[in-house]
Amino acid sequence: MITLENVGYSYGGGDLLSDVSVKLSPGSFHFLTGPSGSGKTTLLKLCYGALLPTRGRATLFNTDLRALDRDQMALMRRRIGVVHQDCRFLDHLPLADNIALPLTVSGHNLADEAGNLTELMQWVGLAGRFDALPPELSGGERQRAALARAVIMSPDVIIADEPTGNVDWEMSQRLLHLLIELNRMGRAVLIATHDLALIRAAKSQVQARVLRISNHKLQLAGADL
Ligand SMILES: Nc1ncnc2c1ncn2[C@@H]1O[C@H](COP(=O)(O)OP(=O)(O)OP(=O)(O)O)[C@@H](O)[C@H]1O
Repeated sequence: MITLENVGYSYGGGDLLSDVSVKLSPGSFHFLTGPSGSGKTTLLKLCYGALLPTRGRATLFNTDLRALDRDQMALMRRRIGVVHQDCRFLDHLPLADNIALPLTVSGHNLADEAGNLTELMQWVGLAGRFDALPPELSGGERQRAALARAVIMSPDVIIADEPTGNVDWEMSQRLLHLLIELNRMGRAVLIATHDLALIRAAKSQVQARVLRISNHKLQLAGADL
């Protein structure tokens, strides 16, 4: 569904990423790890089309990223749910409206989607928080709300940047469980994380490949992880 072939990326200085190849197939589960500043967020952005490769080829759903115009790109992006590192909510909007924002933006009638929204908020354990404003939420609630918003359009691929940052172990296990559930429904999942304990916990539950950025290159991590 998403393929990077021999991709390189530079923000203008030297190469941040070089000769990166990766393929996210339906039902696949990948972790992406590497030191701070090694380019994990950048690689995720290349995967969801927020950045164009400096070299090489990025293909989303069989279409070369460079061949897409803005409208086509917007359609492709609906098939990818992204959980951003900083969650990014609109602070003046109640939580349910924040989670439903991708539906609103794409022209859905919210009244028709009320059942789905309720179900989704129950699934992430936020059923009682419909009217809460984002600044009132705990770190774990924010992370779960960000996940709910990422999946509300039923995307084929879920890309999450440090989805368990700033939460305790129990909450990170809960978030991991939700991501594994989505994967078992056939979604491709790609998670960037520093948390090696999380990766180990996941590997006992799901067949996950662990990719590591090291010296600008992407490598398959050893079985020791
Ligand atoms: N828009 C930008 N313009 C210029 N440099 C950038 C930009 N975004 C990121 N960088 C630089 O690229 C490098 C990699 O950043 P990136 O966020 O991809 O790393 P990361 O591995 O996700 O880091 P972390 O684990 O700390 O979140 C960093 O040195 C960062 O300062």
